[in-house]
Amino acid sequence: MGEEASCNAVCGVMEAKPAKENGHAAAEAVATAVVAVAEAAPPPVAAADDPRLQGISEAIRVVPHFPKQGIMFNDITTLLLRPGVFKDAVDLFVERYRGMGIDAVAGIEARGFIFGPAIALAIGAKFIPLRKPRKLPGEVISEKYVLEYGTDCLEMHVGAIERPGERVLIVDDLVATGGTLCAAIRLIERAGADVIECACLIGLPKFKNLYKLNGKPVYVLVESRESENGTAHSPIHDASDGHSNVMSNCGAGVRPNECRGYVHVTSHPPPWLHAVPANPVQDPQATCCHIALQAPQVEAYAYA
Ligand SMILES: O=P(O)(O)OC[C@H]1O[C@H](OP(=O)(O)OP(=O)(O)O)[C@H](O)[C@@H]1O
Ligand SMILES: Nc1ncnc2[nH]cnc12
Repeated sequence: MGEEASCNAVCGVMEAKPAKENGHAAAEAVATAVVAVAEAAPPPVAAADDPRLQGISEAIRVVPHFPKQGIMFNDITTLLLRPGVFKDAVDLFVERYRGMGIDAVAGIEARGFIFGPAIALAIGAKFIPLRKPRKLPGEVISEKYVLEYGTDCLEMHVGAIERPGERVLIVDDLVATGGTLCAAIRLIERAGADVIECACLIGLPKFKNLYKLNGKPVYVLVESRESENGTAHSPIHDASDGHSNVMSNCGAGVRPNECRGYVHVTSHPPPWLHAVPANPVQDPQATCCHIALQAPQVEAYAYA
């Protein structure tokens, strides 16, 4: 396991804040329990040597360039085809959260609905679906967030939290930027409950230093495999035409003629990627979007 695989401190941002430094993405398959904690949060016990983790890591398929160029998609449907491995994943969470006085498991649509209810039933907690917009029929509270490849919004029914101080575990399949989990944390806290921890099967190593989860620990079973054969992504674009190649990968609507600049998050930015003095996330008018190019060492945020 390389240095990148031992992500323990997750500090950084929400809402498309760029990282200071990203380093190279890990290319090896890694099976380890990773606990991502924000600053002062005490690290929960990790089960890094559990033999079930290797099977879980190997059962997750990595699909390059899905749903768009540059994204290495971690597909958990292949794990679901193997009931023993699926059960191992649920069991690992159940073993961790049983006896912790969890009142509710909040699962994030869609893939958090696959693991969350099984965990909730096993630990005797209620299940709260956090859904995408306009799916819940009752009164809702909403939180918008920025994804690795776009923007989205989560909603929760008013009344899902029934008393102040309920102890909530948030469950999803994967944490990448942490935007989704942070929106979920905000929803739960706005309803008056306490988020005890966030639990994900997979954490993307290339994002390990990019986010802060509002002081809440994140428990991750395995780091994502960046490619099937352990090699890096396909070569960098020929970026001789400057911004246009970058913008073609931009999923959040910052058009080239609107673009005021880029903030690179790489240690060795290509010359055409301009670092800018101002921090766009400190500008409330800025529209940020994350750009994942076809190389692990080149990432940036554009802002308009
Ligand atoms: O850490 P983040 O950058 O926020 O990304 C992680 C989120 O992205 C994926 O869901 P997606 O939004 O693709 O929705 P889906 O589960 O409905 O496919 C994944 O299941 C997480 O919920
Ligand atoms: N690389 C990835 N694979 C699967 N789901 C994701 N959600 C955000 N990034 C993802």
